[in-house]
Amino acid sequence: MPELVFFSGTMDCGKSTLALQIEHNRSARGLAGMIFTRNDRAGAGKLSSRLGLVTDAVEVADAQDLYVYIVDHLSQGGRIDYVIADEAQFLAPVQIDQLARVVDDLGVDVFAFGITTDFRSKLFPGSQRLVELADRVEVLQVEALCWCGARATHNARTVGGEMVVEGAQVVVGDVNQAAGEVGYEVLCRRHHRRRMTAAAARAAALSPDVLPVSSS
Ligand SMILES: Nc1ncnc2c1ncn2[C@@H]1O[C@H](COP(=O)(O)OP(=O)(O)O)[C@@H](O)[C@H]1O
Ligand SMILES: Cc1cn([C@H]2C[C@H](O)[C@@H](COP(=O)(O)O)O2)c(=O)[nH]c1=O
Repeated sequence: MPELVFFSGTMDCGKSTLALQIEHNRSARGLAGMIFTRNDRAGAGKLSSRLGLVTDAVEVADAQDLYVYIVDHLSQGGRIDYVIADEAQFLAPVQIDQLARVVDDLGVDVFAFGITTDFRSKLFPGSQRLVELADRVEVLQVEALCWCGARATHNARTVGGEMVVEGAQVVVGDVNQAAGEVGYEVLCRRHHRRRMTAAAARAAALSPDVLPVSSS
């Protein structure tokens, strides 16, 4: 039975790596995939992982109909055995509906990969639609960790290591950015709620306010 599967997690938990592995294993057995992406850090039309692997992909445009794109490809004699959609949080909800239609009407598996929530811990519209429509939502097994060692469940946006909570929902970026730049850091819920990034925790540990009080 073909499925729409949503592989979700925080940033930096291995989603794109898994997408590339699924692509590799299937294409190695002669299956043909259609790979979609949007706003990958490596540039337009790329699906990249931090492990250094990268493959070409179709860069999805704002109003592009993914169902029509696939039907056009098939009607021109192309073959598609499965679809991969990376950075799926950036797809519009209607495009997720089109992917569900690919599964139901064309009998093709669709594997979507993306972060569920943004830097304010609000659902991305595309991810919300995936949670609503997917046959399965899979949480990746390799845990990304908060600086405290707990499982990271939330994405923080940082400027100079400090967490910010205002701004546009979409700002392409990466974890481990140089000080001063806009970046991201994965945190557990407790530290996301307290806006306690690794840099903030280090600063607090060095502050005289938290040093033990002398008994003399
Ligand atoms: N130098 C490295 N050695 C081993 N694993 C690494 C290295 N750099 C990154 N990784 C792994 O890659 C993961 C990020 O993979 P990636 O597919 O880019 O994540 P995502 O798409 O979820 O943001 C990290 O969680 C880590 O497990
Ligand atoms: C939290 C958050 C992230 N983004 C961007 C930052 C990256 O470009 C991607 C996530 O990519 P990854 O492969 O999962 O690391 O999303 C954003 O635009 N807005 C956010 O709130």
